[in-house]
Amino acid sequence: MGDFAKSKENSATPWSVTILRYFNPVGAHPSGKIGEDPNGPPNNLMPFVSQTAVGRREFLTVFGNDYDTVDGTGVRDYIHVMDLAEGHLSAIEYMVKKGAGKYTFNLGTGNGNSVLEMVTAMEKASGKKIPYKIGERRPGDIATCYASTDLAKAEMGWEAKLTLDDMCRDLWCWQSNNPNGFV
Ligand SMILES: O=c1ccn([C@@H]2O[C@H](COP(=O)(O)OP(=O)(O)O[C@H]3O[C@H](CO)[C@@H](O)[C@H](O)[C@H]3O)[C@@H](O)[C@H]2O)c(=O)[nH]1
Repeated sequence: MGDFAKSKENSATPWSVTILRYFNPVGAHPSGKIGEDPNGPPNNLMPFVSQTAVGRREFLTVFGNDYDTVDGTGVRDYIHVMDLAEGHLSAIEYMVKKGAGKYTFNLGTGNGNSVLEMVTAMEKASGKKIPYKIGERRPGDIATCYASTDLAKAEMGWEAKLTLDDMCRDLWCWQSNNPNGFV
């Protein structure tokens, strides 16, 4: 994508290109009809958590609890997919307004939550106990990652509006209505 942006920067026709940096998208369409259904065991945290809540997985393995974070587990910036979708619309409007150029924005909330905070939030939304075991760190993981959202707010007037509770409520609505995914 970066190469594509560069190639367009040098093209004779003026292009508007925006690179959107996704942080950790979570949730589903509020209808409960469109959600995330990974092939095989999910690599990402929240699909694994929701599949554990619905009884499809026995337990979650938490990849390390000895990081320098609030509770030792990894911290990420989880953003509702509906906010992420709004971010795309804002970027299109921004490009129309600004014209040709190359722009880059972070699509995150600016807040971080730990793995155990996410488990607790999903237990609250689902009313289910989510069993977990502490495992080894996952190679390549860092302790903490969250967005700086200042530029997206200042330039595009976009910011995430939905909360962690909203993400977990909509994720659970999708997962409980579709315990085996799109089958
Ligand atoms: O079964 C799991 C899955 C994840 N985690 C932890 O949950 C957090 C979030 O993990 P994940 O949902 O995988 O997001 P990221 O760690 O942000 O990784 C994403 O972002 C990385 C960098 O862009 C990509 O390389 C990965 O493929 C992509 O999943 C991290 O602390 C993980 O260690 C667990 O404890 N157990």
